[in-house]
Amino acid sequence: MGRALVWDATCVDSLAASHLPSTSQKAAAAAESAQMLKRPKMFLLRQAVSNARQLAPSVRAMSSKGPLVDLTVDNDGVAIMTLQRPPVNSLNLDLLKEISKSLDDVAKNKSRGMILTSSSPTVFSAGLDIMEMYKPDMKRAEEFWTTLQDVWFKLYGSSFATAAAINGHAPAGGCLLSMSCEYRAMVGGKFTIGLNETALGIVAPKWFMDTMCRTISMRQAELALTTAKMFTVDEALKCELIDEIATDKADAINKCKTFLKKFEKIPPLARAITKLKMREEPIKNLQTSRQADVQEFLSFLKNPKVQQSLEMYIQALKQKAAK
Ligand SMILES: CCCC/C=C\CC(=O)SCCNC(=O)CCNC(=O)[C@H](O)C(C)(C)COP(=O)(O)OP(=O)(O)OC[C@H]1O[C@@H](n2cnc3c(N)ncnc32)[C@H](O)[C@@H]1OP(=O)(O)O
Repeated sequence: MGRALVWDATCVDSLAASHLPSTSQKAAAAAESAQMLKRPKMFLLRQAVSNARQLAPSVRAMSSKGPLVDLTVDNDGVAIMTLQRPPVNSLNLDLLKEISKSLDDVAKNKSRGMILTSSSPTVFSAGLDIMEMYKPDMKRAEEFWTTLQDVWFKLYGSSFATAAAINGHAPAGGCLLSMSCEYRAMVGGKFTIGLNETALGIVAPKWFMDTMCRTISMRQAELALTTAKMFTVDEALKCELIDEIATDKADAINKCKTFLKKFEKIPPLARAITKLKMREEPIKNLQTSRQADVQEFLSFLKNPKVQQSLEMYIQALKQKAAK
């Protein structure tokens, strides 16, 4: 007897009234949306397979371990994803690709949850690598932005539970990564966190703004975005940009683990579907405007005023670093 080759297939009617607005804008939008809805089910199936295998608990490296991202699973089955691109974990195309792949690995490896952190003692992530935006090769810039979108879809819309152990500064893209997780514990001290794009003469895309508006109040977000506010750790706690202050990185990771433990008694499918329904709107918005968002980014980069602002910002950073 042969074995079934197709065991769970979904056919979407891309001309259905509910799909027409998205499919008329973007090819395969209906399929993408169906895939999104199917993730929780797959997540549960993977977990069942994982339990059946009864993997011996041990600290182990996953296959995707690479130089820019370290991915391990601890004894509790929690994946720890560590960004390690010195000096400041700025998100260039290579790092984004590795994060994207590592997120796929976490999903495949049925971990209980994932904690995002950094190998630097002072910087969680300096945000997007400005050199990817300054006088860029447009083809690479397009791939860069598409990969950033992918990372956000995978992190913000993950079926697995996520938390960020923010062990240093988290400006702009660094803040976005942490806000895309479900919980944030930040190490106290002189670190800052926030979306400071306007200070660079650039505008945070709508999905960055949406992510912030779903983390802190709309009022606080508008003030923070327009003034390029970088929150101190105490200020971030007060407006709930972070959930807890930690004494050091180990404490931040422990606090994230305590958060993830809350889900031990919650049926995983119910948790995952609830999360995805809560996050559905901004995800759908970017899915339907994905191409336009790429084009907007590219036209920003072509704007001489933006390039001038970036040049001045790079010079200021270099002067500060040289001191
Ligand atoms: C339409 C476009 C939308 C774009 C959306 C998002 C935009 C972004 O994410 S833009 C990135 C915004 N990020 C920042 O503004 C952070 C800038 N960096 C800092 O403030 C500090 O570096 C930081 C507080 C993170 C760490 O401070 P230090 O530990 O003191 O390090 P240095 O400042 O000395 O930096 C060391 C080294 O790294 C270079 N650097 C820093 N940040 C970036 C970056 N984002 N991209 C590229 N390179 C960066 C810095 O210039 C130094 O380089 P060298 O002089 O060559 O050593």
